Amino acid sequence: MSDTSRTPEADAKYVIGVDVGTGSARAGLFDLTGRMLASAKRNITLFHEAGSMVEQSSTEIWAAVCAAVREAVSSAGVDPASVKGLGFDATCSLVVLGEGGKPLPVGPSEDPNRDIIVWMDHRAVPQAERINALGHDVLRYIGGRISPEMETPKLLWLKENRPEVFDAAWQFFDLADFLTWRATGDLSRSTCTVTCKWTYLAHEKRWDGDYFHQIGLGTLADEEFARIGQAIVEPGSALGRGLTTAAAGELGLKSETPVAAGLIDAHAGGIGTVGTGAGPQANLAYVFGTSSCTMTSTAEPSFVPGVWGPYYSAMVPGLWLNEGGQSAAGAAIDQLLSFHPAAAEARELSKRAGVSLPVLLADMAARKAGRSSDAVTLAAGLHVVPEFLGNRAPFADPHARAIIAGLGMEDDIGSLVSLYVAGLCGIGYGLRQIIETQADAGVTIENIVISGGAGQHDFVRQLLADASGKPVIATKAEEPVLLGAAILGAVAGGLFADVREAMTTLSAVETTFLPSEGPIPDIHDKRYEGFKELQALARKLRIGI
Ligand SMILES: Nc1ncnc2c1ncn2[C@@H]1O[C@H](COP(=O)(O)OP(=O)(O)O)[C@@H](O)[C@H]1O
Ligand SMILES: O=C(CO)[C@H](O)[C@H](O)COP(=O)(O)O
Repeated sequence: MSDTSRTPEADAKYVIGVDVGTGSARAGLFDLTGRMLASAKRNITLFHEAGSMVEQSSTEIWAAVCAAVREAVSSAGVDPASVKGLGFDATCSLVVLGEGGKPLPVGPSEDPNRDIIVWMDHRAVPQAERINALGHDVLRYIGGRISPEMETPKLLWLKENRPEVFDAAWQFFDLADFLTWRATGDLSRSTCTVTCKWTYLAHEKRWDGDYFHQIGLGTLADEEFARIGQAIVEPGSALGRGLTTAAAGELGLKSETPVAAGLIDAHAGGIGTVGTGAGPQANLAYVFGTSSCTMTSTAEPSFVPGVWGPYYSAMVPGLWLNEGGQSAAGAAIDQLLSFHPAAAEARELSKRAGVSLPVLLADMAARKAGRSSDAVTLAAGLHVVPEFLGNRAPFADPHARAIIAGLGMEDDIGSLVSLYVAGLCGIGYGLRQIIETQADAGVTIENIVISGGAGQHDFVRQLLADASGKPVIATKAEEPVLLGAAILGAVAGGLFADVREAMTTLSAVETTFLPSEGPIPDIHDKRYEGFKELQALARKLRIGI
C-alpha cells in the first residue's frame, strides 16, 4: 500500500562529501545523480616554523568541517534526515592524540593545538634517509624510497625528538581516519591511508613488523599496531553505528547517519573522476591543488622507481595504484609569482576583481593570447622548473629545488603573466615526465582527468594538454574531489552496491581539451628538453658545489 501522506521531499536522498585540503575544509551536498546542490568552505590555519615544519590543529579542522557541513545543508534547504551518507577525504597529515583524544603538541611550540604534522612538513628528511639506507623490502611497495611526507619517518622523528609526546600518544591517525573516528568513535583505518602512507601491505592484508623493528619503531609492532591501526577496512565501508549523537549535534545531522571509511584527498579526486569515459585504467587522475598528484590504476602491480606504489586497492577497489606528482604545484605557482616586482599590484587587481591572483593571470593570459594554446609564446625565453619543495616523482628527491631561467629587467604585469605561463608549462612538463617514466615501465594511459582547485580554469587545462601531449578531460562535476568523498558516503549508506558502481554512475565527461596541432607541439617539445636539462643542471650544481 502506498503512503499518500509522503511528499517527494520526504523520499529525497542526499549524500555529503567533506574534503579537507591543505588550505581549507569544504563540504558538498549531492543528490544521487551526482549533482552538487550546495557547498561551503572554511579556511584552516597553517603554522610554519623553522626547520621545514608545518603544523595544523585537529580541533580547528573539526570545527571548520562542522561549520561547512551545517552551511551546505542549510543553504540547500534540505532536511538533515534526508542525508543518507557522509564521506570524508583529507590531506595525508599526521594527527597525534593523547588519552581521551586530547591533542598533543607535535613541535617545539609546545602548543597542544598544533597536534598535526602536515603532509608538506619536511622535518623528517634525515629519518627518511636512514630508513631508505636500510633498503627494507616494504619499500618496493612505495616506489623504492620512502618520502619524508609519509608517516613512518614522521613517527620516527617524534620518537627521537619528542619522546614524551610519542610515549603519551594514544593514537596516531592519518587526517582522514581522525575525521571518521571523530564522527563515529570507530578507530578503523582506511586501506587507502595506511597503505599509501604507513607501509601497510594491503595486498597481503598485514603490517610488516620486521620493518618497524628495523627502523626503530619496534614498539608500535610490539603493541600489535594498536596505536596506528588494527582494524583496516576498504574506503566506503560503513563505520561504527554511523554518526555519534555528539558528532551529529556538531554537524547538524541526524545521529546514526552512515559514515564511510575515508580517503586521502588526491584519491578522492581519482574516485570522483576516473570512472568516466574510457574508465579507470585509461584515465590518469591529475589532482592539481596545493600539491599535484598523478593517480594511475592498473590490473597488475607495476613497479616504477620514484613513483609511489604499487598500492593495492588504495583508490579503485581491486586495482593497483601508482601515485606520482609534485609536492608543490599550486603552491609553487604562488611562490613563483610572489618573487615578481609586480606581484603586489597584481594582487590588488585580483582582490578588486574578486578572484585569486593565479586566476586573474590565467584570464589575462587567455585574453592576450586569443587562443589559449598560443599563450606559450608569451613565455618565450622564460623557463621554470617549479620544484620549490623537492621532486616527489620521478626522482623521489626531497632536496631538489626550483630553477627560474631567462629573467630580465621587466617589472610590469605583462611580464608577470609571462612568468605565470612559464610556471604552468613547468608543471605540465613535470606531469609529462611522470607519464613518460611510467610508460617506460609499461604503464600507459590515454587521458588525463583533471580535478583540484588549480585545475578548474580552462586555460590551465589547455596548457596542460599541450605541455603533456595528452588529452585533458574535465568531468561534469563542479568539484570532483567533493564528489569522490560523497561517493564513499553513498556506498556506506547502501545507495550503491560498491564504489566502482557509484564511480561510473556519477561521473561523466564534460569537455576534452585536446593537445594543440600546428607549431605548438614543437615549441613544447623543445621547452620540455630545456626543462629536463635545467633539472639535471640543478642536481649537478647541488652535488658539485
Ligand atoms: N588558475 C590557477 N593557476 C594556477 N594555480 C591555481 C589556479 N587556481 C588556483 N590555483 C592554486 O591552487 C591551490 C589551491 O588548490 P585547492 O585544490 O583549492 O587547494 P587544497 O590543496 O587546499 O585542496 C593554490 O595554491 C592556488 O593558488
Ligand atoms: O600526498 C598527497 C596525496 O597522497 C597530497 O598531495 C597531500 O595530501 C596534499 O594534498 P593537496 O595538495 O590537495 O592539499
